[in-house]
Amino acid sequence: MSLKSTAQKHVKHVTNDPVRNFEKWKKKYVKTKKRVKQVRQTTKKRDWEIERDIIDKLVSKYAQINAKDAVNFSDFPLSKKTLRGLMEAQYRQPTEIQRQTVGFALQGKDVLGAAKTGSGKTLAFLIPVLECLYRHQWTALDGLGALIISPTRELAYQTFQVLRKVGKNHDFSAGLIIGGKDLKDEAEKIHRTNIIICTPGRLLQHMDQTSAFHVSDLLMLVLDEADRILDLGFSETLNAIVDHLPSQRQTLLFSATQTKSIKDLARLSLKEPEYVWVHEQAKFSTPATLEQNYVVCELHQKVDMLFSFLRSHLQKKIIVFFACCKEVQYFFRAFCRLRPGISVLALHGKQPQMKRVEVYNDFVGKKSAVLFATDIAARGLDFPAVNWVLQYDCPEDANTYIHRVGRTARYQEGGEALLVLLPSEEEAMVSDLKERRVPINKIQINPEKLMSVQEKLESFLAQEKEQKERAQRCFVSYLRSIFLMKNKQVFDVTQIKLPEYAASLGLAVAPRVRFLNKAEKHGEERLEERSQRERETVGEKGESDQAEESSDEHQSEDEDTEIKGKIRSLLCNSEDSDKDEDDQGDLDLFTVKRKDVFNVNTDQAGEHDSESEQPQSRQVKESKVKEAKRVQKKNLKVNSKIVFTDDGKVVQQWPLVQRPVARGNQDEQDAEEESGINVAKAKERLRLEDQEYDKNEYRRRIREKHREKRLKERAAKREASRQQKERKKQDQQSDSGDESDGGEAVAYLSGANEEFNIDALPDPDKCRDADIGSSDHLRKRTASDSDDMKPVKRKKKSKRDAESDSESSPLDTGLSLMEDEELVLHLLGQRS
Ligand SMILES: Nc1ncnc2c1ncn2[C@@H]1O[C@H](COP(=O)(O)OP(=O)(O)OP(=O)(O)O)[C@@H](O)[C@H]1O
Repeated sequence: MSLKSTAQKHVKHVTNDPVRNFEKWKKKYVKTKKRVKQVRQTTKKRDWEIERDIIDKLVSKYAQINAKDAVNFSDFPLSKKTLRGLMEAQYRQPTEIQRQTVGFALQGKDVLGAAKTGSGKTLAFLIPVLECLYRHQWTALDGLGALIISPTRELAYQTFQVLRKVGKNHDFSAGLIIGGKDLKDEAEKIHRTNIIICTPGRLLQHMDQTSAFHVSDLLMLVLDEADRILDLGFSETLNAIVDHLPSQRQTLLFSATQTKSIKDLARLSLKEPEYVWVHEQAKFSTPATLEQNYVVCELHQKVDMLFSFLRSHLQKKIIVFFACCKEVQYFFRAFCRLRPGISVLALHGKQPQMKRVEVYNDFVGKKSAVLFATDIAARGLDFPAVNWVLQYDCPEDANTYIHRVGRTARYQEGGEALLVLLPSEEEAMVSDLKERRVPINKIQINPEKLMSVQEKLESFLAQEKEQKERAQRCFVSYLRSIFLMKNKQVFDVTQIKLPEYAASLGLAVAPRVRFLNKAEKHGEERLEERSQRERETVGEKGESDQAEESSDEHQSEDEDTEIKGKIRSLLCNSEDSDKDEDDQGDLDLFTVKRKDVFNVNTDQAGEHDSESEQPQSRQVKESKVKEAKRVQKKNLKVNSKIVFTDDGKVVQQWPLVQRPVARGNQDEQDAEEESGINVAKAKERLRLEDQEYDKNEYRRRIREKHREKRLKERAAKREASRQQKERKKQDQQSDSGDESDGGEAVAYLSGANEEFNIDALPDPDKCRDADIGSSDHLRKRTASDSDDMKPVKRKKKSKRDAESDSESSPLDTGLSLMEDEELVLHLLGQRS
């Protein structure tokens, strides 16, 4: 009973006090909340763990990637950040190459991707790069994770821009490492950079010089335009770069003209790579939307053809490809002055980096313009809406052709391409292109539409010495580029008519081309050596042995004949196109062995390219030694290369640049500045100058003597006539009047209509004195009218007198007898 009542009391107490109840409840609630929080905290995943889960989920899907089913980028197991970047850049559906390669690349495989130009290869490697670093949760502290190597600065710059666009939602750092920028600045940042887009040379420079830069953790290496980076031009640099890289890495290679060379791929130590040749079975190797034509045109007609082409395509965006920088430099200036009616831009490797970027961006933004460029613009560049690609000079090979024309008709757009070929290039080049499945048609130039600009170019060159020098450099560089081309079936420097080509550039005289002269000399030396050897052999062995001369000898004989013939044809072209009708016969002979022009390369035709390089370099070495000896003998200062730092300061300028000192024929001199000194010609010129100087000096002294003599005679005659007049005056005064004298002044005026001869004039000082001294000048003139002819007669007489004097009496030259004799002998020597 008592217990029950106590409980009842308590219940009453609880229910009746709400505050206490609440306090109690609150206490309990907080306790529970604390417990739940504790539990949650112990079980909650951190951000990176959640991300890890997402990544794991994505990676788990990699194995099921089915390229055929991927219609949108979202069909690939890509990170949200990459997908968002792609959508924001308006990339929704993958192109064929992207569809086929992204899967393999995500799976971590090495990939060799090839697809036509403008088919989207850039994204095909950028997406896997971003995903790879994302997968590894790469941060700035991890340093370099992916390396993308491009053959040119412009392409690296362009790829960098695309990466910034599609990768903007990621937190990676990306850097553009190309030449022409501040090395120090790059060095400070490079160790914190996760993705580097670079050109090979600059990258190697950092690998060698920047101590903080390490590449040991690299995950992925990409070679854009792989065949170009793997070819001979970059081979040494690339090998050195690859030596620095870890072997455990993924490697992606992309190009429109992919390499299949096992040797190249071995250099990169690829592991079971996936080959993706998207358009291997396609009918053509160039975009279907590209219309391609070629014209055959003589070299000297090309400038007119280009000008006329531009005049008829003023509203278009055009890229014109040239063989070398010097051509671009010359034609850019020339066309700026010719004013074709369309903006002209130039892009080549000799421009400062800032200028290159400026031109690139400028051309990207233009609706209509023409860009004169070398092959630095041939690969990869994605200028929007280019209508035309005109190849002013024949490309090195079919691959270069494919890349050049690929600057138009990109990603579903249309475009047109025109290739200009010389008659000598047509057959071989067109067959090469056909072999590479390039659909190209021949079209004709309408001669009525051709506009000649030669006279204008000539006048520009006459006005501007710099432009003339540019033209000369252009001339020599073009010939050199043709001379150095490997494919001698297409490029034959001996077919070029030098005077016509020079004239088409506006040059009056074709500059001397040293390497052609060298080739000529080389040919002659070989002939001499051979005949020397023959003489020795005859002396030592006797005639019977001679019959057993090896076949090598015959071989060299053939080669020498060929060299001689080619040189003769060249000289015939350059000096006297009328003579030597045998040329045609010689040329027939040459075609047999075109591969070995000037016997620079003694390898057999058909050998591997890299092997055929060796004899060439051997030849260069030999000739350099010879040249150095020659220079030493002649005590000449050789030209030198000037090296600049990135800040534009001269690093080295030794030996000093030599300039010809002699005055004389400017054309020749300019040509020499261009291509070095021709000592024989310089000597000849100096000799002629000496002769000319001696002659002039001799004439001048003789003239001076004559003049002195005449003046003396005249003074004596004046004195005599003055005395005579004085006598007359005295006589007249004594007779009647007051007539004044003034014969000299009258004589001077009346002579104005006569042939002006400074020697015949009276002494002006005396005249003035006489004028000032006379009080009645006018009257004197009138009074003298009747005597007009007198002084003339006197003058003529004096002249005759002088002449007869000079004929009858020995000539006084004012020189010593010895000097006189020397001069006379010298002049007689010249006449004979
Ligand atoms: N998936 C896509 N959707 C729409 N446009 C795309 C896509 N992929 C690439 N492009 C566009 O196609 C054009 C060509 O791309 P890209 O420069 O990558 O071609 P490429 O194959 O590398 O050409 P090249 O062989 O000349 O280097 C670019 O303008 C690019 O923006």
